[in-house]
Amino acid sequence: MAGSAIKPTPLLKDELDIVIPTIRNLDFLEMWRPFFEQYHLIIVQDGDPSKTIKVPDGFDYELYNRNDINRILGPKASCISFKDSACRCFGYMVSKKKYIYTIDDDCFVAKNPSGEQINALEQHIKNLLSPSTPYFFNTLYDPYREGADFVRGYPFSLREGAATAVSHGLWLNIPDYDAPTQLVKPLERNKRYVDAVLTVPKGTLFPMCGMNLAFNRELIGPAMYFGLMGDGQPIGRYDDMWAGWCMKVICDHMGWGVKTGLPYIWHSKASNPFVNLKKEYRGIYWQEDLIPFFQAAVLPKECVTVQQCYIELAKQVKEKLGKVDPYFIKLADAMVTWIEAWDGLNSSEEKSSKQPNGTAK
Ligand SMILES: O=c1ccn([C@@H]2O[C@H](COP(=O)(O)OP(=O)(O)O[C@H]3O[C@@H](CO)[C@H](O)[C@H]3O)[C@@H](O)[C@H]2O)c(=O)[nH]1
Ligand SMILES: [Mn+2]
Repeated sequence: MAGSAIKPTPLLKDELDIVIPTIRNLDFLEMWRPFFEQYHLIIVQDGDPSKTIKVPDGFDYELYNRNDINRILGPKASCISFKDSACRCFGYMVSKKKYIYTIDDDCFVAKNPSGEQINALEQHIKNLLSPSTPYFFNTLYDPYREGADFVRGYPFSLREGAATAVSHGLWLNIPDYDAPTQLVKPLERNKRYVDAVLTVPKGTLFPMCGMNLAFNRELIGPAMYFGLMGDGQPIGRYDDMWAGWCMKVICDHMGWGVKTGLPYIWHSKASNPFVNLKKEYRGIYWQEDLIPFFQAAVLPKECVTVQQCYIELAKQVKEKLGKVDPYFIKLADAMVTWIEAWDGLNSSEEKSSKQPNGTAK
């Protein structure tokens, strides 16, 4: 009798953590079970810490609520947002793995045009493990993909590519629109599946969405601070945008690549556009000053680590954006606190190969 088929070990099984910010039970994991069950989860429970979050059986996880964050970081916990999905960055900080995948709990497995279920995590891993092409655009998209290559005229000196720091996935069904767009197009659904992965060119910023995102934590982890949002803050739903702008300036400086495109997830829940408008509206006009700031940001060559780049960026934020609004002075200070907290938990002598035992903390 044929032996039972041996399941292949999932890619990066012991080198990747899945970080989920949540205020709800995690039933959505049932749909992801075939793709996620072999990976370790880091659940960041936002909101009321006395609430119990139900995690389906069979998953290996550690769960942190606000009491845990305060206990672990002490006063430095002030840099971790409360009552906003930005809290997820705490999961990046406590992880000990080389890679991170973060996903929202209203994101489900999507199907490709052939009707096959998409293993979004596997595609992100492929994106992260293959080089990027930030210096010269390949018109046949990802040249490292099966069945594609560099096109004629692509310099051979650039074909080795750059290390990939971030893989930014997309969404079918509810697209990540801002509130004004949601308000004018309440019924719009994204039905377009584009079978492509692109490198965001060097010197180009983009709006990074946090709901289906993977990154090389060892490369760019310290820059993936999801900015101060939610409770007590004048702005919301710009946490991932802030991280994306800081991250891209640093990746450009360090010579790393950022990809966007596949994989798709199925985003099921449209959050309330009126609530979103209240959270976003300051960001909608502030960003007209923020984008030129990041586009013009220059990091000195003496900045050779991500931490040094990030501290330098925080200094420039304080100097140049503090005049836009005092919030950016607070945010710049929080950026420094984030690095201090990150280094406190991840300094080399503390780095251990021991993995969490999967029980809730
Ligand atoms: O106070 C909160 C609210 C939510 N969460 C968790 O964060 C994610 C996203 O929440 P939700 O899906 O309700 O929000 P959206 O408006 O659809 O997504 C926006 O949030 C950005 C971050 O993902 C995304 O880029 C935007 O489109 C869920 O897991 C909630 O459980 C929270 O932790 N705290
Ligand atoms: Mn959502």
